[in-house]
Amino acid sequence: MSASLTLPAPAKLNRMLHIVGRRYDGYHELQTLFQIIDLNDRLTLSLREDSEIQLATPISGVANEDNLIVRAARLLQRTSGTTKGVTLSIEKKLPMGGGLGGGSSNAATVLAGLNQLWQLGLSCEALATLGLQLGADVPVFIHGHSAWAEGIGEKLTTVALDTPWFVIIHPSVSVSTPLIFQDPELTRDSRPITMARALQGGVSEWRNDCEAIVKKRYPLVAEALDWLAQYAPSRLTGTGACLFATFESEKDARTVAELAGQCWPTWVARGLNTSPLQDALGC
Ligand SMILES: C[C@@](CO)(OP(=O)(O)O)[C@H](O)COP(=O)(O)OP(=O)(O)OC[C@H]1O[C@@H](n2ccc(N)nc2=O)[C@H](O)[C@@H]1O
Ligand SMILES: Nc1ncnc2c1ncn2[C@@H]1O[C@H](COP(=O)(O)OP(=O)(O)O)[C@@H](O)[C@H]1O
Repeated sequence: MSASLTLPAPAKLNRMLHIVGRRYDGYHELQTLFQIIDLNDRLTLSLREDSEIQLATPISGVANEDNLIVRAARLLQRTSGTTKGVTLSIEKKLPMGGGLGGGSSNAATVLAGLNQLWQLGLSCEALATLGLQLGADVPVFIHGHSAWAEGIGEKLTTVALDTPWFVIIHPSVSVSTPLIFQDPELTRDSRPITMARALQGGVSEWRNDCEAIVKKRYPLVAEALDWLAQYAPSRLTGTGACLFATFESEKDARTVAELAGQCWPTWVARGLNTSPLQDALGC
């Protein structure tokens, strides 16, 4: 086996997101459709002779000890009892704290990649359960498919979604996930729906229960969303700040992206139903 692995860590969008309750520990019960998209960070994991865990490419603004890449590796080393080590490096493209799940995806790629590199033989369920300790979005990236998610995002059912083109923009503000979930005005009593009902809804009916609060607290998000919605159905992903508009054709997406790019960091991405991490490693 090769002593080094280079693997993608893709982003996700929440095509719809309902908040249906709040748990005793303060976490919120969600119903959401996660879609993996073809926008990736890339991680390289190289086996070491010693048992150190080293991050060769620190991320500006995130202390190495807090970095989900390092935390995932440490968690797996501790729970598996392995004496093997790793040097990790990342080519970071995904904006941080944007609702694209980049940090969680990095953690999932490290868990799945090290499971192989360290020859641990853990099941995907075991990796997803471990990952949940690092973030509510980690299990879907281990799962590796577009999914209907319930609970806090860990009860996953694979679904096949349409695979449109998205224009994704990042209004230049940072939205705090805990702050949005603490807001007294947040809708947290949406009526639970079935997965079949959610899938029937489609772009015209899908909504994100966090959107109203995020727009109210962050006027720059409201302004960017109003602008984007002129061109195509548009909404917030997760707790933001990223927004996405849905297009059937790549050409239309690129035309709008060119305009958006004059005001905000902008990406064009295609919806996927299987993650490139899943393609690379299987589950
Ligand atoms: C809401 C979602 C939807 O995808 O949005 P984004 O963070 O991607 O925007 C995620 O589930 C977020 O997942 P993640 O970012 O991993 O959240 P965590 O680190 O686990 O939690 C950050 C904080 O958000 C709150 N939180 C998070 C998830 C949840 N279901 N209920 C909550 O109340 C908690 O206060 C928690 O302390
Ligand atoms: N490897 C990492 N990549 C991105 N963010 C990280 C990482 N490690 C820790 N973080 C922290 O996690 C927070 C959430 O990151 P991210 O998952 O990218 O966003 P979101 O949860 O909004 O989709 C960031 O603001 C950052 O402080």
